[in-house]
Amino acid sequence: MISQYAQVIINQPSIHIDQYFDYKIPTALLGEIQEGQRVIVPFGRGDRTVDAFVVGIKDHCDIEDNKIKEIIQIIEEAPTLTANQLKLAKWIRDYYICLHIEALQVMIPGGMNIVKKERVFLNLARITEKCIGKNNTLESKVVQYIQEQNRPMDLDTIYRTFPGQENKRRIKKMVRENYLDVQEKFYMGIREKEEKYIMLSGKYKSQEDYLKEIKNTAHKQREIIMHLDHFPYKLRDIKNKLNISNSSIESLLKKELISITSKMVFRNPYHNRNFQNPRKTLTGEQKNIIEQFEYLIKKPSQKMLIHGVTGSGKTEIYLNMIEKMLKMGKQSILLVPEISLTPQMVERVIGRFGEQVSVLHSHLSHGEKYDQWKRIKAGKTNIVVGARSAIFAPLKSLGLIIIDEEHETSYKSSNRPRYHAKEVAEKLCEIVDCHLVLGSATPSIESYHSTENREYHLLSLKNRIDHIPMPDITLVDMRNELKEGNYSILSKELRRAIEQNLQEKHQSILFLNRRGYSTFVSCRKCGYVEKCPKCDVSLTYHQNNHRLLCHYCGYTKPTPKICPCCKSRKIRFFGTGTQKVETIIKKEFPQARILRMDVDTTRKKGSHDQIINAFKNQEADILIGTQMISKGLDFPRVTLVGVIIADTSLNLPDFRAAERTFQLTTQVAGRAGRSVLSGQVIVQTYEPSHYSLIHAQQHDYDNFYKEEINLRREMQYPPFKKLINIVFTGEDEESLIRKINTFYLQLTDYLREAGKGHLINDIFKPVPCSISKIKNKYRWHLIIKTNDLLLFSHILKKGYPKGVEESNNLNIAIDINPMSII
Ligand SMILES: Nc1ncnc2c1ncn2[C@@H]1O[C@H](COP(=O)(O)OP(=O)(O)OP(=O)(O)O)[C@@H](O)[C@H]1O
Ligand SMILES: [Zn+2]
Ligand SMILES: [Zn+2]
Repeated sequence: MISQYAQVIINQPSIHIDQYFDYKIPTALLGEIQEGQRVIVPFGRGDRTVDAFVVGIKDHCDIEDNKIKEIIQIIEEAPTLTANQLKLAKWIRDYYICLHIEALQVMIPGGMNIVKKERVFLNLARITEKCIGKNNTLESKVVQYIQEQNRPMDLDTIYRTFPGQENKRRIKKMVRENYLDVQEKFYMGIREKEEKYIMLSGKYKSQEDYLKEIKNTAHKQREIIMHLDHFPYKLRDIKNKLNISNSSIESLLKKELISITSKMVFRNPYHNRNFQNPRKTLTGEQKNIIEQFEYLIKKPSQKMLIHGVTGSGKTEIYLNMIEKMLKMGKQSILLVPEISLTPQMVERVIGRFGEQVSVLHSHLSHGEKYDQWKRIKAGKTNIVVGARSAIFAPLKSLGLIIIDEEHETSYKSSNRPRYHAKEVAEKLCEIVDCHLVLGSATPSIESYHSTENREYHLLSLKNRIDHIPMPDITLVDMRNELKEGNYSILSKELRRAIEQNLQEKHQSILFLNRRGYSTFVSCRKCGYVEKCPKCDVSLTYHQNNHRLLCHYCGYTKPTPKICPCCKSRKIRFFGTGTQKVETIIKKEFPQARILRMDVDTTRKKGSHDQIINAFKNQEADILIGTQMISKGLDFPRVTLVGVIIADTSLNLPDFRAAERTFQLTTQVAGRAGRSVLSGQVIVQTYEPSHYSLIHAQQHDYDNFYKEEINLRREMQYPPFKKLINIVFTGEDEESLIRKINTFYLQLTDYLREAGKGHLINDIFKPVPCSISKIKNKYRWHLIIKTNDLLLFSHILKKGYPKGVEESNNLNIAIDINPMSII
């Protein structure tokens, strides 16, 4: 028997309709409706219609047959989402606590949304002069207007033509009383791009025979025929060239002298680019990893972590793995951080695999993204390279997911659903039985920990290609500079190195981490930073009451005026921007050609690539930038990397501060000396004895990890316990505080009543976020640190606590496994 009912999720992001709705499949559509398809259904009051995703098909349903509504129409024949994607969406919904529709929408490119248009027609049978009234009423004007237009009109256009609330009310009344008929039309926000082609129809062999059918006076038609043959030409070109009208074309079509065909055009952002990347002979270490890979993938769903120092040739390994997959008839996804999607990575992949590659990232237009997606869906692509959301690429026989620079925070989405591409990839591997490879020179503590408990296989590359030595890293103690009377942001050492590099015509990179900027307080003489005694994170300075606050647990104390450690008065906030660094460098080295790369200089589309290319072509001597320049770049002539101040990341009020500092320092240092020209790195800091800097200086990930994992264990931070960060944002701080406190109390009450009182200690009391106000909106949060993530997400998922709901003036963001808590 053919199933008669469909379960759908309505495409409207509202908590009130976040559930399955059953619809009857009309006889005409029996056997046609499939899971993953998008359909139009009647929904809510009146004759309103909306689009929805079919997520299930079933044989019976509890609603009585005379009460159940029917599906109206199918939007696309082929299901938009696959069965596996539907499974994945359910998991995302439950794990990250979001609406089901949000979990479905995240899997398709933006712009594929369904748009509803309401077409208006005159109901001539009903419109008589009498009922429309005198000539000058609004009603008669509307009728006249529609008659004059002589084409289908959108309801919105009519509202716009007759603006004002009162007019709108009266037009609506005309619809209600059937003077106007409204037909709804649904279509996708993105259109396919078509190109029309024109050629002789094939009716005759020679042009003369065609011309015999055209009158001598029809000059234009004759001209067209004379320009055509039996090969297709772009209609657009012919039209422009001969300056012809549609009517000539139509006459020729009527006489069957020409034929017009259209072809879908693939909007390809990389067309006309000729990349080359010949295969390299693998080094011993690379070969070794490929052999292990080949052995491991004989077993189902394997997970691997490649820990390879900077410049060790990880990309070449990825390309080899992808090639192995192709030989097995399997497809691959290669995820890279958004920012490394500069030509370098794309060039290497397309250069090796050409047409088989699709690229997905946020700089593509909606149309380009959609075309890529369609190509993937149609099975024309075997490799997808992309940023975070490319994990949802609809490949049919996915065999391998690779995540490059897996430690990068950009793999975590900051909008709902707040998913992490690595966690989604792990789940996907389970669902479709494919393999997962993570790669990094500085693996996240969590990922490395999973190699210790054997969840992941560890594959290592200990040397750079050609055994090029790792660059020398010098830590410069800025406290000494101060003692010697140097108040500049450049130490003597860094200044000297830049100068020398300029003379030798080598390139330099100056790096400045701007995150967490100016929120911590430190002593410039001794480097002392105030930390929370209970949480071991830096205290944050709050301007409104001049106090220091731990935004994990709420511990607070007044801001000291003199350093508690060395009694100096030089205790102050921190802060230098890239622009300021640029000004200073320009002044000190007027002869240097400087490029700056930060959010300000990369706003325009393509500017990122432009700066990178200019630097690559040696059009500049010094590149100044933020984390954007810290990774992935491979410039042979860069021999000096300077870190202006390492402490900004060291003192982030976040338990991952040390990890971030180690990663950033290692990654930026990794940009230096990648060729035979050897490299030097100078890191300026007030805390040169910090373990993250010492280990980075010694290129010693293993010992950094050992020290860090012990701290995590001691403080019970991830991976030992999981975190949930719940952020309340709103303009009215008082009501915000009231609501988050209610939330907290209800949560603890619930646990007590459920007999889980011992878990109450897992919830920290609400406190202001370390960035306590953004764009006039106050931010408070509540952190849960627990072994029982599932229980908590279950409680939160149930919409508990009750009565604390999002509204216009209150936003509640629940972040499972947050990447940063500021
Ligand atoms: N087998 C090989 N033979 C010769 N050159 C190679 C080989 N493998 C890689 N290379 C080259 O070595 C350089 C460094 O490789 P790659 O950029 O892949 O390093 P990486 O490990 O990804 O470094 P990072 O983590 O710093 O991005 C590149 O220029 C690459 O073309
Ligand atoms: Zn001090
Ligand atoms: Zn604390």
